Amino acid sequence: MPELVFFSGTMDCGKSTLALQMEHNRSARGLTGMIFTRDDRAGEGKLSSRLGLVTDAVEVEDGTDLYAYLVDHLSQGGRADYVIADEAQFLAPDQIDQLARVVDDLGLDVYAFGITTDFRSKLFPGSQRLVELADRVEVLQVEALCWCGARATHNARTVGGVMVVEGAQVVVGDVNQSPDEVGYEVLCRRHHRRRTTAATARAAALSPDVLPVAGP
Ligand SMILES: Nc1ncnc2c1ncn2[C@@H]1O[C@H](COP(=O)(O)OP(=O)(O)O)[C@@H](O)[C@H]1O
Ligand SMILES: Cc1cn([C@H]2C[C@H](O)[C@@H](COP(=O)(O)O)O2)c(=O)[nH]c1=O
Repeated sequence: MPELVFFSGTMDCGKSTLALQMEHNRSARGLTGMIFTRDDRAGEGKLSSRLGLVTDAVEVEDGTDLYAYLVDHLSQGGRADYVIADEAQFLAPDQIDQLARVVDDLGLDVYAFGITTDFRSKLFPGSQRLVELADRVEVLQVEALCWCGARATHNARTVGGVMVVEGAQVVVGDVNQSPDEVGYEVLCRRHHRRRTTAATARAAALSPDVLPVAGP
């Protein structure tokens, strides 16, 4: 039976790498995938991994009907044995419904990859719809770690290394950005709630006010 599977996790946990591995292994067995993405850091029409792997993809835009796109592709003699949708958090809920229709009416497996919650720990609309409709939600095994060593479960947005909680939900970016850029950092829930990033933790630890030992 074909399935809609949502592979999820924090930023930087290996989602795009897994998508590329799945395409590679299926291609080795003669299977052709239809790959959708939106706002990949590598640019329009690309699915990329921090490992340096990249492949061409169909760039999804506002209003793209993913079901109709596939029907047109197949009707014109194109091939699609399965579907990959990366950066699925950026898809609209209606587009997730279209992916579910691809599974139910076209009989294709659809593998969606994306983060679940934004920098304020709120669900992206697309991710929420995937949780509502997916046959399976798989949390990736490779664990991104908080600066404290705990498993990272949440995504923080940072400016100058300091966590921010105001701003647009969608800001394309990466982890380990230079201090003068808007960046992201994965944190455990405890430190996300406390808004304590690696930089602010380090600053606090160096402060004479909190050193555990008495001064000179
Ligand atoms: N130089 C490296 N050597 C080994 N693994 C790396 C390296 N750089 C990145 N990675 C792995 O790639 C993962 C991020 O992969 P990626 O697919 O880009 O994540 P996501 O799509 O979830 O943001 C990291 O968690 C890490 O395991
Ligand atoms: C938390 C958060 C992230 N984003 C953006 C930042 C990246 O461009 C992608 C996630 O990519 P990854 O391959 O999982 O690293 O999402 C955003 O726009 N808003 C957010 O709140």
